[in-house]
Amino acid sequence: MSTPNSQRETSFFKDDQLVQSPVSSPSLHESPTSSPSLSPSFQNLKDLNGPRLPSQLTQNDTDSMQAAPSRETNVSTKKENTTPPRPSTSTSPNASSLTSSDSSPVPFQLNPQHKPQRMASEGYFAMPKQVSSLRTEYRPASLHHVPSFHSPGDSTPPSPLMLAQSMKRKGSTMSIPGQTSSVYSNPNSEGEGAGPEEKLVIIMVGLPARGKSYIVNKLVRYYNWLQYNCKAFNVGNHRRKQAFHGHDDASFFDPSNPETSKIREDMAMNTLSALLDWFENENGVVGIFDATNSTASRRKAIVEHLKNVPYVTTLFIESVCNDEQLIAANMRMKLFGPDYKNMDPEKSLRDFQERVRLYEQKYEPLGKFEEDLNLRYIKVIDVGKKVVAFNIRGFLAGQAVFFLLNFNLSPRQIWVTRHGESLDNTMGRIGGNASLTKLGKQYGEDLAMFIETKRAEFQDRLFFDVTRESNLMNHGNLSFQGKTYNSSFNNLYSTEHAVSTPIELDPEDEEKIIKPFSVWTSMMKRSMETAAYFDDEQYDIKAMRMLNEICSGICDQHTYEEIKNNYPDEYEARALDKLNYRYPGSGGESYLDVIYRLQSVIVEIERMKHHVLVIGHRVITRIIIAYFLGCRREDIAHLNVPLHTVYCIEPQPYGTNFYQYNYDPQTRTFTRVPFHV
Ligand SMILES: Nc1ncnc2c1ncn2[C@@H]1O[C@H](COP(=O)(O)OP(=O)(O)OP(=O)(O)O)[C@@H](O)[C@H]1O
Ligand SMILES: O=P(O)(O)OC[C@H]1O[C@](O)(CO)[C@@H](O)[C@@H]1O
Repeated sequence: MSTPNSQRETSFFKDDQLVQSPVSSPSLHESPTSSPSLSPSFQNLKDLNGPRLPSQLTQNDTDSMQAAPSRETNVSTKKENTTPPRPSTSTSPNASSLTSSDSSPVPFQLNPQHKPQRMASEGYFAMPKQVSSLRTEYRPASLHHVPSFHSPGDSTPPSPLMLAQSMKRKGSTMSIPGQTSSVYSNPNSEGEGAGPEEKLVIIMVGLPARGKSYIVNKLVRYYNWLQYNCKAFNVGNHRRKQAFHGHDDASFFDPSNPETSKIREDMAMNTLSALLDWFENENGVVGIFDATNSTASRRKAIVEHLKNVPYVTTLFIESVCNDEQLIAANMRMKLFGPDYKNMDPEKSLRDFQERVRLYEQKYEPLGKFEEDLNLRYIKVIDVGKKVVAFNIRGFLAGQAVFFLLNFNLSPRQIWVTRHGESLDNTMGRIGGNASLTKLGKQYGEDLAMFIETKRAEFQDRLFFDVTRESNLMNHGNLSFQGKTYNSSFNNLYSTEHAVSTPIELDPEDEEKIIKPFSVWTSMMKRSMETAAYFDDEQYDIKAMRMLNEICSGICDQHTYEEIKNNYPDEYEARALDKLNYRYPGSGGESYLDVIYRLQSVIVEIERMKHHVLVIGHRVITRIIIAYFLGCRREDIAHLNVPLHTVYCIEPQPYGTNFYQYNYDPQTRTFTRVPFHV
């Protein structure tokens, strides 16, 4: 193993060259423990001893909290007679705990004397009932969170007139990550006097099998991770629920059939209405209308349907694919989808090809119609090899462009782990910049060997995936990069001594198999020391400040017990809303602050086509895994991510595979365990 590398903060991004993504054919080797298409519920992962959230409080607790004023304004609410929820205790060995040592779960208790104080320095925001007076920056997710601009202590709600007047007075500012001032900043504002936070309707456009739903699923995950309430409304799902004879074959999509065309138009508009209802009833912020929307007349009807809806802006996203090989691969994927499940594959493929042909007859790409109406749109061509953006305005629409410039389909592995055990971990102290213990160093050394092994295994899988279609179907052994493979593909083995035929691959195929491997650490000793055992000839090792652990401000280097005793208000305030709670003191952060600090890391991981290992911290690991899991907001800060555990994330054409490996310091081995999806 190499000697520890000298680490220095490096510039994070290389020049972003948009390159065509290689064709990805699903790798059907190692079966994941998770359903690749479903974001896991991860109830098992939840921090069972963690802070009790409002949603976890018992009726009795909630009743006692009802004692607070009926409508939370922005003044501190003395929790009169609040009987704190009973500490949750758990004997489950897997239950994570609030101690940082992760060795012995400590039941979490709210301090009964706590009376959270409103912090003068923070903005005043209407808050959900239980967290009304937390020290926090709260970013309303929808119109329903309105600012209250009257003096502290005034518990009467603002009148509509007051509200309207106060809004006129307030200039609109971009709702940018980590913003701490404006409540109703309008993410799509284009100047003074904009209304309250606007909503964005994203309308997908594209022929079947162009990746629309794939893009939609990634955008939904990305916006929700950024804490913008986002949901997809797929017309195909709506249709399948109403399929008259269980299945709609290609004729249903014939544009020359007036009856089925009417049915399809009605279904599309009904789905769009469901999206608007969601805006209204569930505080939606970004609604994605997922359909082919393949004609200007359809898109005109959509614009008409939306034009009288207040505060709604639109963004069309078209996925165009000229790569015949990718289209053919996509069509093959469709045979596993809901339209053709358990049906004859050959017949299904022909039917789907006929459906595409019927759509192609009338297909009108985004262009003059939308530009004449000044409608915002993005064209994604060949998975981002080329992107055309027209009249993009507003923060939320800009986020879509930023994301769509940076995703790809290339099979690779994303590894995430915390640093090895540090001296502070052994003492239960948070934050700090301690070095590793002997055990922590051992973990780092063994981690390097484990990743090396998994890297080689994945390369073997890629070799078979990439060469499966080529001339390798002859019988005999093959040698590639010094390894010999059994070309029968029925099992994955390589032997140094078998007689083999050297195989030469073209550079494009070779690039798909031999992938670089990045190792990213924070600038904290415990993280960089864990990476010290990776060979910097074989791994691109980078240290970056944005991966630093959450800053706990005045609580830095404290144990949770000391925080509970020295800062009981803070302790309870954080327990009630770890996501939004920001530690007081210089540099103090909330989970939300760290989410926005990690935004560019997430987008870079999405952009990369090669492997990466992030050696982070507890909060960093939670937030990265939460992104790929598509976690619910209230769960992000409670994922159970103990020390000496490695997570592997493999993006798939439909969904994501997750693997988990636990380290055994006695045997110095890593064992794959169920990811608890
Ligand atoms: N930008 C893209 N261009 C082409 N193919 C893509 C793109 N993004 C993802 N894909 C691939 O397209 C395949 C099919 O994607 P998806 O099901 O989302 O198509 P679709 O356009 O929604 O089809 P349909 O309209 O029939 O629902 C996915 O398996 C994915 O690997
Ligand atoms: O958000 P939680 O559950 O307090 O965990 C974050 C803490 O975990 C640690 O990384 C390990 O103790 C601390 O440095 C950090 O403050």
